Amino acid sequence: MDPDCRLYLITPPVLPPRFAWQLAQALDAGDVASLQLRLKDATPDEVRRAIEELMPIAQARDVAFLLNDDAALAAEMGCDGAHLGQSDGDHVAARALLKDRILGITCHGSRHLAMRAGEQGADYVAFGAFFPTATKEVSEAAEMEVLEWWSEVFEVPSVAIGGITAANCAPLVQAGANFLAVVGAVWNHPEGPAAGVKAMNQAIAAAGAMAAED
Ligand SMILES: Cc1ncc(COP(=O)(O)OP(=O)(O)O)c(N)n1
Ligand SMILES: Cc1nc(C(=O)O)sc1CCOP(=O)(O)O
Ligand SMILES: [Mg+2]
Repeated sequence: MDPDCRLYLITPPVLPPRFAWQLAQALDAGDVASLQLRLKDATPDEVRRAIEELMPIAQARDVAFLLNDDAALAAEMGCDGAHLGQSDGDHVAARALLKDRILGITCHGSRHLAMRAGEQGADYVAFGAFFPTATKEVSEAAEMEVLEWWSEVFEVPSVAIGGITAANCAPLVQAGANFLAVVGAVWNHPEGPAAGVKAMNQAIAAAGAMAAED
């Protein structure tokens, strides 16, 4: 088992007022490996403005800034990488466009999609949804076993996503997920995003310590 696991934060689908301030508070509260800007209903201009405002906040804290859905814009704007789903264009072309920037690919619960993503040069493969989520309508589910299998066979890191909280994340860490991607567990935390980041990091550390003992 691999106890090394870090938090991967995704923005809310619609940014609330004063989001930049909230983001800084969240990123200052504990370890966050990556931030993905995921604005599903924004215009291209709104996405560009959000990148200009939020990317410096992440990069100043050594948090990789990834853009959802659009590898060309990610490369053009100097983002650290892009996350692409199975319907977000040609992954091979995106790999070439992004050069040494990060490319993450959604693989749902599929071993086949994950192996193909690895061949296409993905820097990480994302599996999900592991739990019910209110953030997005998901039609595909993933089982814990895919994380175990992937971490035993391949070097490419895995990301787990979908309904992950501090209360339910331990089995994912113990199954070998390298990153846990969350929206609601941080932005909808009852005590605020900083408390959400702290709770996730505490839960990841506790699960990692248990995995290391096994
Ligand atoms: C880390 C991570 N994993 C999976 C997804 C989902 O991507 P996709 O299937 O393209 O769906 P949308 O996010 O575009 O709705 C993700 N964004 N990030
Ligand atoms: C953006 C996204 N993609 C998923 C997938 O299964 O591919 S689940 C999901 C939503 C993640 O938000 P939360 O942490 O609030 O459940
Ligand atoms: Mg997508």
